[in-house]
Amino acid sequence: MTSELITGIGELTTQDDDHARLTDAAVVLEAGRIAWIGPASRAPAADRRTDVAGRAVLPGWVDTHTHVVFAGDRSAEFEARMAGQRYAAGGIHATVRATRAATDAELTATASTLRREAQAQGTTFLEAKTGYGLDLETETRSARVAAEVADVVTFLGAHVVPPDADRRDYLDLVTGPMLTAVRPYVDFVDAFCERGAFDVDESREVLLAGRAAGLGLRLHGNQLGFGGAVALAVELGCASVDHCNYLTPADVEALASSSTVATLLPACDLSTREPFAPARALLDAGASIALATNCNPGTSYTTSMPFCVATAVLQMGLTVAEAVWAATRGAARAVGREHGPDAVGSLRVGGRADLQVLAAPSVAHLAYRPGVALTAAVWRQGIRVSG
Ligand SMILES: N=CN[C@@H](CCC(=O)O)C(=O)O
Ligand SMILES: [Zn+2]
Repeated sequence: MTSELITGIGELTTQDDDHARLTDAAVVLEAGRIAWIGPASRAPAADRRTDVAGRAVLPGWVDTHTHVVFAGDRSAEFEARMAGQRYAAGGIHATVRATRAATDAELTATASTLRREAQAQGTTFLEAKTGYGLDLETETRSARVAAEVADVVTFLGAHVVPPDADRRDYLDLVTGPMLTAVRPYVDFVDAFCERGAFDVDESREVLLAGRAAGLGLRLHGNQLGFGGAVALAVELGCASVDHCNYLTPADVEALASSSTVATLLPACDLSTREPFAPARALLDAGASIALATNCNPGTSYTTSMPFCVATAVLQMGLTVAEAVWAATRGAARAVGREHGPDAVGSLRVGGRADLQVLAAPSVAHLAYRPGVALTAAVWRQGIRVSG
């Protein structure tokens, strides 16, 4: 088995409990895993040697919220929004029409292109949701495509009620035959708990059906207004509640005293002109947060985790270290992959060799030089996949 020594690391962010940041460090990769971490001067020999000349190295980004299985374009809707129109969940139907009309090959091609685009910017772990099919056939096709392209898949049949469907019948479909059909491909169940989509009781029904089928739980909530989604996510012990733009002090408190991660989506907030989620208040209260792109054609058409990290620092009041944590280890927590043999989002001996080199001496440059392409190289499971 070939081993690779990455040496000359100016700043190594491990996100490991033992040694968070090292200077003048080295890492050895072998068989897709980290075999050794320590000072460059004590590094063992390896078959191959890569000197990164004082650059910063950190775990690959963990993007836990994307909707990359879709067809079509909604740039006109975006432009109208930038001219003052408010975002409403109804735009989803345009993507549903295009997605239903697309072939599996077309859906796979788009999702794979976006995955590669993300990877070139340092993303080594990607979640993808269904939710633009909204009928049994297209949700199943979407789940299959997502499972081919992504590391973890979420069933979002409860995105909105399709226009041609009766509400009760659709919920029965989502919690019954549709759930059964997608089950082989998915890991989590989700619902869009928002005005214009599903209410708290309907969302609870969907999540409980998913739980009974053995799925993990996550929830879209409090994106467009105050409501009961966060309380529901905490009540059910969801791994994550995503968006969280409108939180009451009680919501913040509930998250802080739970294991549910608040996944914040700053690129979406900019694209919908919604207020940013109260990241500072969440952290100060003791809640766990993650950052994700929410890559989708309606509200957040970006695959760039560096953009999300920079925005979180520059506009949401996070320190650089907090934002990088939220996009790596915090994100791993949001998909239940913080610990164990399949853990991601941190660099530790025995763990997955998912890491990136920045064209910069420090992670601070991610926000210090916003908008600049700083990803120099990426390794995923020990294989150099970019740079
Ligand atoms: N909020 C719900 N769903 C997606 C966007 C859906 C769309 O407008 O296409 C989101 O996470 O923002
Ligand atoms: Zn979403």
